[in-house]
Amino acid sequence: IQNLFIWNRLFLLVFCNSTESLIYFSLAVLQALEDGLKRADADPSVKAVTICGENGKFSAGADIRGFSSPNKQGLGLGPIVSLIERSEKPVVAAIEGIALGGGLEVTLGCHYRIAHVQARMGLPEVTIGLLPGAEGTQRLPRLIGVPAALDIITTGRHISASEALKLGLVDEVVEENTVEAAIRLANRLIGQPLGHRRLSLKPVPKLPNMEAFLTEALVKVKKRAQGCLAPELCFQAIKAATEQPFADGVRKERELFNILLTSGQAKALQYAFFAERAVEKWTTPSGASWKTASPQPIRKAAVIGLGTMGRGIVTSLVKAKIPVVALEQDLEYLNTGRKAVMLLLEREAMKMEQGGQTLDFNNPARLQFAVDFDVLRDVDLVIEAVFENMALKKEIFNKLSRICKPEAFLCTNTSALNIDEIASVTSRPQQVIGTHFFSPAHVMRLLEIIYGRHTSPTTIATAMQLAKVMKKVGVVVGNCFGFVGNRMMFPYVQQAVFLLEEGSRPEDVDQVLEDFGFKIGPFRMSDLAGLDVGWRSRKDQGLTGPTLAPGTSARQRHGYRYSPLPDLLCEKGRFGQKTGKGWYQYEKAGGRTAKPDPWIHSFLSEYRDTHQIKTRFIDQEEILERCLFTLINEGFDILAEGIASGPEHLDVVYINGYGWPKHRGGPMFYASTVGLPNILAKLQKYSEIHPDVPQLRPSAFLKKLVAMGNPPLNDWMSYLHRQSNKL
Ligand SMILES: CCCCCC/C=C/CC(=O)SCCNC(=O)CCNC(=O)[C@H](O)C(C)(C)COP(=O)(O)OP(=O)(O)OC[C@H]1O[C@@H](n2cnc3c(N)ncnc32)[C@H](O)[C@@H]1OP(=O)(O)O
Repeated sequence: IQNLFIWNRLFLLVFCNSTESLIYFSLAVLQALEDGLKRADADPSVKAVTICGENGKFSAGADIRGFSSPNKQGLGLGPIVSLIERSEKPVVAAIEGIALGGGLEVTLGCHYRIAHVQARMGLPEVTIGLLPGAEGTQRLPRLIGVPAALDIITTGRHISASEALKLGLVDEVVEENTVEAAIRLANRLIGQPLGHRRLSLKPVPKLPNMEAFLTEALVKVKKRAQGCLAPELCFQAIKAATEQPFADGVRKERELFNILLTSGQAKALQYAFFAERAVEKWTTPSGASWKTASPQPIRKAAVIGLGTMGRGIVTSLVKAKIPVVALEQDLEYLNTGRKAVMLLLEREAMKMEQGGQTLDFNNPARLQFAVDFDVLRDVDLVIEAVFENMALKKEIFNKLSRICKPEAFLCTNTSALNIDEIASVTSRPQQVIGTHFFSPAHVMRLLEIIYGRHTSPTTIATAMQLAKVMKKVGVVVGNCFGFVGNRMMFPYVQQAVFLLEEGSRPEDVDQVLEDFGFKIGPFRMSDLAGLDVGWRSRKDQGLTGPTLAPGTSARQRHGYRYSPLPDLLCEKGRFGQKTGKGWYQYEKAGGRTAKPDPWIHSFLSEYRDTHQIKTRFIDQEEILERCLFTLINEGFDILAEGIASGPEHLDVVYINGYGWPKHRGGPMFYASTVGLPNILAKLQKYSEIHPDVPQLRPSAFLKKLVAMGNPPLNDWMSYLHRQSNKL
């Protein structure tokens, strides 16, 4: 190392209590980087420079928390990257582990880049509502061309070392010690010209049809962004690189960065980043947490039921490399299920191959299909995913309790049923837990993990660990009807239907909520999921169907307002997409393109006539407020009951399972931005107009927070006198 100046120990932050270290920039690191560069430049004995991280990780970029601190950081890195680039001595980046955000931008200032074969790189700023603000939007297109730079910057995706090599982002990929390889290269470069390696001096590679390409790309970026500002501003910065000299492009980048930095969206997305990590550190009201419980190893799992949910769950387990037995009630169902699972796995294998990975699922030791419960004797964990029917689930759990080894965990995939009741038929209620997957289960990231009265901390820890291995976001919640997600969804959907009774059309309501940022509005969602699902549940609850007491008022249940509209549609066989008709009409049964249906419009007006409801115009504000504020109101009740241990839990559930726009941070974060006094005032107003709708009555916890002066979201839980779990 005689003639080389090596920077390590610069980017270091020890996290967790492990020996690993994750490295992100602080002001001190930036200062050290600048000082080191200047010293290297001034010292004639230094002939070349290698920049590396410590402990096998290059850098995770800027400290995200710093972006919301009053002393905003982030703009200081660009000049340092330029300083690196201007160096007369060759500078080589040795990329190990990760080089993300500002970390990757540092490497773009270097004259050469070497990456370890397992390194991952990316510019994920867009995912936290920003753009690469250290000249990255100007250098990357010059290095790898506009299409690839646009893809990497507007999606924020991580790329592997081999992809980076193909794109020309790195010069070499090594399997051995990256720093040593970088030093060897730096040695070879001493005295060689560097001008052609300075990206700021290079032109952006031309495309024959740049203008047309950019026009088309912008349409795609906007469509994918669904109201999120950062991808479009990333695009604008890259476009500037194609139109302006480097220095002007940098000025434009800075201007756009500042717009994003001060936008509410960046705050929301950064909140969501930390919220997701906060829910990993679960706790229960009785004090159980990772500190008090260790997950048990799952060497073999089983899934019972190969319907839509079961198929996705099997696929997720196979992808997580957990050997799995898939069980069905008879050979006919088993064969149908097997075909469907194999198809899903083939598609997943193809996707993985594109990323250079393989998926082994044709091995019976990895995936086995059976109809006999006896094969479950040696499994460590079972996930039951049969029909949502309490009697059936209890029958299965009773059988499992007798057949499975005593230490096996028993999970039920349910969206609303009582975990305690299911556990009550087993001899091991401490090992029974709810695992609510979301459809399609091999795609959706959310896993609601529901502990019952007797569920042990070890069982919770094991389910959380399983979520992690399956690359899902596990959120631990308490047991109540609908848990967190569906419980908050009920009043939202209920309001949407009430709005139809009063004068809206399904497409009006959906449009308002889609403009807000939801992927699909409540009626499109209901058509997709199938209206019959809710109908069955309402029949089971005695709200409709043959068990309904004769003489029950059509629009009231238990003294409160009820809308029979969804039941009436089901009675007419309108189950949504599957029957080609629901709240919308479709091109055919199973069709996906929703078209407003004149039949529904006249059906609604006849309904209003029958029930003497005067049709009125309902504006967008009322649609939004009634749907969202009742959902949020339920969230406050959930927090007050101790069903979830913080507002982040509710937000993570909604972002990952219900299509809530991430750039609005989740319902509870959104509530904090609207202001709790505003939400309270609106709920009070609507509740006075609709006194027969209890969901509009403001939650006591919301009222309390307003009375306490509308404290910030982080402090909400400290205002709560903990109550025990509702059930
Ligand atoms: C002085 C100013 C310089 C300005 C430079 C110019 C501007 C540059 C823009 C940026 O660089 S923005 C940041 C871009 N980087 C990212 O977005 C990376 C975010 N992190 C990740 O994607 C992941 O954490 C990871 C790096 C891939 C590691 O994943 P892993 O699953 O291994 O660990 P996690 O549980 O996610 O994280 C562990 C721990 O570390 C915290 N953390 C991670 N990255 C950052 C970060 N960039 N800033 C602050 N904190 C970070 C994370 O919150 C976890 O903390 P916990 O307390 O243990 O939960």
